[in-house]
Amino acid sequence: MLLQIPGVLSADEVALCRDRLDRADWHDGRLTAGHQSARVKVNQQLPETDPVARELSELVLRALERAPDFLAAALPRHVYPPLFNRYVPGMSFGAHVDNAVRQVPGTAYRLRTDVSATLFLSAPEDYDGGELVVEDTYGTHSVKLPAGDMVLYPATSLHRVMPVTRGARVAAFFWTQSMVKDDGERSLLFDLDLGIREFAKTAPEAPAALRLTACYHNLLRRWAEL
Ligand SMILES: O=C(O)CCC(=O)C(=O)O
Ligand SMILES: [Fe+2]
Repeated sequence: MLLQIPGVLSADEVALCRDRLDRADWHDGRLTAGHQSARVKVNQQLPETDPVARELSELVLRALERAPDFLAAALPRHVYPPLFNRYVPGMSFGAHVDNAVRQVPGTAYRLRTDVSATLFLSAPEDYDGGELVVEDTYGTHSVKLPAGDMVLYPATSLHRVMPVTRGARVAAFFWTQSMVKDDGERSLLFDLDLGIREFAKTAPEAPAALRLTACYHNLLRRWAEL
């Protein structure tokens, strides 16, 4: 499932992030790349230990906690502390697949990457190129969103970032280990959840609403790993 979630960060939060990031100490993104992706990765990143990265990572984590569509779609068990990247003219990230397992920095904890996310921090009119292109079983999707909006996509998918030819594309990106590792099962639960929410608006007292809610929880009980 590829899902766009608008307004994860408010305009004020985006402005605060940009204020810090525009003055930050950017490093070569290859430092954190895996073997295959290092060959196609040409961007900049903030080191995980950078105080700006730590502050903004916390800000994004707090925002995710109050983003109902993120919680419903990703069914998060663990969220990797968000990282920050930047592409200026001449930079791009060729087709790659994200590492399946990542160690959370500064801990012994390893997280399985089920859901990948990009949270856009540049307005689309401020740069050319820089589309995130995701391939899934339904074809190729090109994503470029307003600042503050986020896209979720299966970490199993091949994806790339098109070359930036003007301006700067700044974003936060991270991975989530989901309670439900299978993308098909997770999508089904999200669809059912949306349907129940729609139903509850029009007929909250209907016995069918209760029955569908029970189905949701019983499927989640079947599939969730904690
Ligand atoms: O910049 C993006 O939107 C995606 C970055 C990415 O795919 C990665 O770092 O693995
Ligand atoms: Fe990636």
